[in-house]
Amino acid sequence: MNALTLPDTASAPRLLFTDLDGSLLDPCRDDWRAARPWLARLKQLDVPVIPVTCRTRSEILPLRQALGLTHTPFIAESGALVGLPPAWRHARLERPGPDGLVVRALGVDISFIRQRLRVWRERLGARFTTMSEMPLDELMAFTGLGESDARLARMREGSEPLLWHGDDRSLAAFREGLAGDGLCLVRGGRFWHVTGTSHKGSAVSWLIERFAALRGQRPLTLALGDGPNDVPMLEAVDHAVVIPGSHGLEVVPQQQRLYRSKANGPAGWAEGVSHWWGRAESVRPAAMVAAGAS
Ligand SMILES: O=C(O)[C@@H](COP(=O)(O)O)O[C@H]1O[C@H](CO)[C@@H](O)[C@H](O)[C@H]1O
Repeated sequence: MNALTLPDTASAPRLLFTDLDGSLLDPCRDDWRAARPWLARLKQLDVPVIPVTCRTRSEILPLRQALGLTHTPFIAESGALVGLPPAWRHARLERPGPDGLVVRALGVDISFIRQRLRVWRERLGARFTTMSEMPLDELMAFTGLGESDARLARMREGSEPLLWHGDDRSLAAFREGLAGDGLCLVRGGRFWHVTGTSHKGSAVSWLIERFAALRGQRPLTLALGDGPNDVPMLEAVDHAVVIPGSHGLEVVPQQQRLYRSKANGPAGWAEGVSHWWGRAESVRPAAMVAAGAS
């Protein structure tokens, strides 16, 4: 739940957390033209724009290059993974891998999720198709992804998207079974996602704590999303924006400082950032010194 009192809005450093599909990105394709002026402004002001998505690490890496967000963290697979650039690391504790990246797993391993899915399919006769079981051409047709992007989407590490074919009652039994394993079932724009107990909200809170620990100052935070799985993220921040989705699902966060944009996709994203941070001259830089604290 968001704090009742805000950090000093005039002097606090700021962090922006954003869902991708249907929020910063157009719901049908990777297009963010309407958000570009704000992205450029936030970059100029050193305000980190942090993607928070169901997409995989493999999907995000090229996208954050294209978005110009290589110096900011990212949250992948519904909160299962957090990617940390140098300034966000504890220098002595977190050594980067060969690709220069530190990726912390906050959730559970994909092999455990897949093993439990096999068990529940057998025990309950649960009727679902996981993304990894979908033939590539079907996945491409269903999502609109090209072949190479569809392959990147299947490189799961800590969450499994699936299509549910059963009724609501069997879905409830399936959810209950997963909960007994310490797993969650959350609704994305197109898929259901099976994850560990880490979700978009807990991963956002983890990053806010990390920022405060390294900087010694609590940031002022804004999050934007369009789906039910964004709710915990929208509740974990100081200001939130719900962007209307094309999925028709309810998105009702317990958040006092909530704005619902009229436009959808990146235009709604820009509208939401303007609503809360429109007086851009008041936005304080949140730049972190490289190499982090030890
Ligand atoms: O469930 C979904 O609709 C999407 C997007 O979810 P979010 O907007 O990040 O909550 O996530 C899945 O499907 C995408 C393709 O449409 C894949 O790129 C993602 O890897 C997958 O998690």
